[in-house]
Order: sequence, then C-alpha cells, then structure tokens
Amino acid sequence: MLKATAINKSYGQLQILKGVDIEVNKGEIVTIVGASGAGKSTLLNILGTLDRPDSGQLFINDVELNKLSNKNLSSFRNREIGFIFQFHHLLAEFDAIENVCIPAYIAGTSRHEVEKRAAELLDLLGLSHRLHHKPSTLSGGEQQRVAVARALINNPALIFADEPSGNLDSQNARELHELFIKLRKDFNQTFVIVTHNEDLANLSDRKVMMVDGLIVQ
Ligand SMILES: Nc1ncnc2c1ncn2[C@@H]1O[C@H](COP(=O)(O)OP(=O)(O)OP(=O)(O)O)[C@@H](O)[C@H]1O
Repeated sequence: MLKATAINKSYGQLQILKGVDIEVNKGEIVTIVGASGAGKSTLLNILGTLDRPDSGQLFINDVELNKLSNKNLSSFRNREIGFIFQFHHLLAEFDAIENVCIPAYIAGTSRHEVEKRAAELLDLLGLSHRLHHKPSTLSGGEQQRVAVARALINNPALIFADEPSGNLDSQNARELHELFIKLRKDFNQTFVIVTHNEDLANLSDRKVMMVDGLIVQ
C-alpha cells in the first residue's frame, strides 16, 4: 500500500531524515514512536505528501508520488489520503457537518451525496445530535470526532494521524483509539499514526521506533 525508500530531508544545514525506509500494508495500523525531535512529524508529512523529500522514493498504491506535478499530487492527496491532527483545524465559521463536507465538495462529489455521507459518518461517530453545532460549542472529544469524520469523507484508503489523541483526556483518547480499530475492521482502512500515547502504540499492529532521523525497528 505504501512504500518509502531512502527518504532524506534537511532544513538548512540540519539533516532531519537520514535515509528512512518504511513499508505499510493495506489494512495495517502502524504507529511511529520516538523521542521529541526524532523526525516523526517530518516523516509523516512526507509520507502524507504534504511535504516533499529532498531525495528518496515514495509509492502509494504503486503510484510514484515524486513524479506527480503539484496539481496532480493535490488531487491524489484529496482522493486517497485523510489527515487527523492533534489540533484539528476545524473551520470556526462552519458547523460540524459543513466542516466534514468541505473535502468532498473540493473533490467534486455531488452535494446531495456528500451531505448524506457526512450525516452517516457523524452518526457512526455518535454525533448525530451535533450536526449544526459550530466547533466552539463542541467538546474537545467531539471536535476531534468531527475531524475524524472529515478525514473519512472521501473514503481514503490511507489515513495519517499526528498525535490524534494528544489533546484529549484519557476517556476520549481511549474512545478515539477504539474508533480507529473499528474503522479498520469495518472499512479495511490503513493508518499511519505518530503518537506519544503508549496505549495507542500498544493497540497498533506494529510500532516503528524513530531515533535521530532513522527507523531503528
Ligand atoms: N519547517 C522546519 N524548519 C526547520 N526545522 C524544522 C522544521 N520542521 C521541523 N524542524 C526540526 O526538525 C526536527 C524534527 O522535527 P519533528 O517535528 O519531525 O520531530 P518529532 O519527532 O515529530 O517531534 P515531537 O515528538 O516533538 O513532535 C526538530 O529538531 C525540528 O526543530
């Protein structure tokens, strides 16, 4: 599903990624763990095509992403990849269902179809009573579930998450982790998750440890 080889990335003089190799299989939940500053988010952003490596190759579903133009890369990303961040970046002026719908409007899906799917997803996530609430009137856990629904609206094969439970209390974190397991079971989605949360790392199929710009296990 995903294969990256010899990924290098520097910021100025500082080499952050030093030839990272990683493969992720379809339906797998992989967590990337390691000390602060090891390069986890930098790697995730490259694997998720939000940033380009200085050198190295990245394949997702056999598409070689380095070869795509920025325009084709954006369209690939919008169709195939979902993102969940610690700070969910919901748009304050839009309500829950509108936030979920936006990536699908961008993908050109019909309004009727999008709204139906968004309502189904929010229902699945236990938010059917919050469709028309603005983010500021939702709890942290609810906002994060809206962000999860938004990540899923285009039915991406691959979901990247950076500290998805970093901002949640332990109960909400546990619920979010169980949701990832359920989504994988129901839809065979693939997850690559950067986390400092040990419970989440232990729940995953495979933990990948980063030390100083390299994967060590
Ligand atoms: N845009 C940037 N410009 C310059 N340096 C950067 C940039 N982004 C990250 N870095 C540096 O790269 C190193 C790795 O950062 P990264 O965010 O990948 O680490 P991390 O392992 O995810 O850490 P944490 O667990 O604290 O989030 C850090 O030293 C950081 O300061």
